[in-house]
Amino acid sequence: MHELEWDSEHQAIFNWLEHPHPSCGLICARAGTGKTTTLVAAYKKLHSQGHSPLVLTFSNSGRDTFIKRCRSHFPELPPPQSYTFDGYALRVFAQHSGRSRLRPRRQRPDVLANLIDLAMNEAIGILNDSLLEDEVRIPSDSQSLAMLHQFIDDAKVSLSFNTPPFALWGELDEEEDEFDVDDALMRLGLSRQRYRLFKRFENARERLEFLAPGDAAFDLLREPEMIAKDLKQLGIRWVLVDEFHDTKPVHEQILRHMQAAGVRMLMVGDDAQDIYEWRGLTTFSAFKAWEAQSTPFGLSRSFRFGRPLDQIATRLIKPLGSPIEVRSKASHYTRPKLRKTEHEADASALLEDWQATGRSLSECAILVREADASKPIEDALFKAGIAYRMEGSRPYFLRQAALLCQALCYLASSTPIVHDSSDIDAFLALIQSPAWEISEEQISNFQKELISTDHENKPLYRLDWLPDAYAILKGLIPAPMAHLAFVRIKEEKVPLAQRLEELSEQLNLKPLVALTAPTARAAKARLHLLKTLIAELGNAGPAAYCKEGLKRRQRYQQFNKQRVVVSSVQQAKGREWAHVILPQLGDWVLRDSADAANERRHFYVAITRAREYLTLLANEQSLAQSPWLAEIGIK
Ligand SMILES: Nc1ncnc2c1ncn2[C@@H]1O[C@H](COP(=O)(O)OP(=O)(O)OP(=O)(O)O)[C@@H](O)[C@H]1O
Repeated sequence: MHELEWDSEHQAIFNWLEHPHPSCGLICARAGTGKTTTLVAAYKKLHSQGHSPLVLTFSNSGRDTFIKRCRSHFPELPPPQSYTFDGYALRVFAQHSGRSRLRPRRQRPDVLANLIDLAMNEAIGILNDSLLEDEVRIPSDSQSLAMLHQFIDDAKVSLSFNTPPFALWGELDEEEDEFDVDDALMRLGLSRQRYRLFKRFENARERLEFLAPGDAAFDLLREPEMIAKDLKQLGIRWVLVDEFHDTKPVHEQILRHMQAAGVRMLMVGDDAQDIYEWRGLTTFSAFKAWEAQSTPFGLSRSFRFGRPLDQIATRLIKPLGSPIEVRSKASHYTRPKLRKTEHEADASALLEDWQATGRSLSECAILVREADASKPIEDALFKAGIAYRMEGSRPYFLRQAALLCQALCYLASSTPIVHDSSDIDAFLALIQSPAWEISEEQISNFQKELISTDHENKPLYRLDWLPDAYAILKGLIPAPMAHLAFVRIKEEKVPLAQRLEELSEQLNLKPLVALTAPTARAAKARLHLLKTLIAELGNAGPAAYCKEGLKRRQRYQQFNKQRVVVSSVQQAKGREWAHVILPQLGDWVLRDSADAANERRHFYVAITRAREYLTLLANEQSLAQSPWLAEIGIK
């Protein structure tokens, strides 16, 4: 680990720690300027003064980064008490009420219903306020809420999948596509007002999904006295907050309660890195909420990357309106290189060159805009035999869409193909399709039969029981199975690709895949993945497809430690690599649109992860769609 340098900006912060007036310090600074590192140093200083600060972050990866930095820079320090806001809330409940308040949403949706209703009520309030006088207001009783949840689900499914242009609703621009919208609305029997409601509620729902991992924090706010009790009991006088730009209203309220309990705070963030804004019905800036009552600090130069990347980043975020520039302190250059190539998903040649210079693959990362769009990149790496590691998500062949295709293989082949535990996951993924209408209890019974645990609590997969499970499934749902029988009888006559297409419609797989996606954009990427995999299965046939899948799974497990990271930009926040590669440039849409600011922030986060090299891979088409590259100075 390199030596840390402290200059006058750092000294000002360290001095303030000794005499904190006002009692809240706020550092707003750009990427790589050492925000996390400074917070770690603050932790050390406070520790040496006899304090035991509480460290709060928004994400698990943020918490892990803080702990790792502490360990590497100051190995003599005891590990910090570091939590995400939710983790903290859960700990408080466990500590003070002897009960763990919440389980993850997927397992216990019933427990969270009231919290979701609370958030939905808030969304309804905002929506009602924005309606015109003659538009119908929505009451907030429980029956209306239940209806609204249902309405959103139905509308999302029908609008998203049945009728164009809603198949593209994530990109739909109402003004431009007015004709198409009217046409589609008429065919769906929906009024324009209902469409607008749908769009607004969809936003509300995305916000709820966003709150889902924030449910525990939400719950804590209903018993805020526990916060003061906890801080007092632990003797906490200082709270350090990393990733402050991601602080959402629910977290901010927790901080307010901490402040009211007399705690001092130091918070660090970069307002240009707020890439979760799209999830909010209203934009919320934690910086704005706190700036009036905080001592402001700055860190003006990035240690991470050199020129001209800092200038490019400044040009990129300029339209966002924040006056802080990105400036570099590093003595090396970090010059973005644009590589024109036909196969813009294929980074293998670059990585081979990198290894040929004696450097390790683990110093490189390939960042994608959406985790679900990683298939072409993974395919290219596999083909070239380059070891990689997905970070923050599973490789595509273990994601839900691929598991569903695995189950389709089983259904579409005359002899059952069962290879490994992922076939059980595939079965479990399939039976959750709305088409089967299997109760939670039946699903859990299947699960218990298929996965038990040994004496050390490790999972035991009953592969031998899987054919029986499919047989029971057939008995449970006669109607779709009649279709399956039909599919098998007609096996010779109807091409496999067509049968699979029918089967996936019959089993309602598209809504299943899309409804679990956190955003419209992710839903589209997931549907595209499902479609691609079904086409591959249709071309290869079940036996070859399964064999290929098994090979990939085995290879992935065998890859050694020296691996290039493949990650979504969201998961890469707070991280850095010597060489960052951005393939598939067409996925980064910075043209003027409703989402332009959000897209700029995503691209800013991505390019500022690079220490020494940044390479963009693009083909002719992507370049034609990316006139903004010239605007920011990447050639
Ligand atoms: N005071 C310092 N002296 C030397 N190197 C530093 C110092 N502060 C940070 N660095 C180095 O600069 C890089 C970026 O630091 P850090 O991750 O703390 O920045 P950050 O502002 O939190 O970045 P981001 O906003 O992108 O997450 C790291 O490699 C870190 O070791």
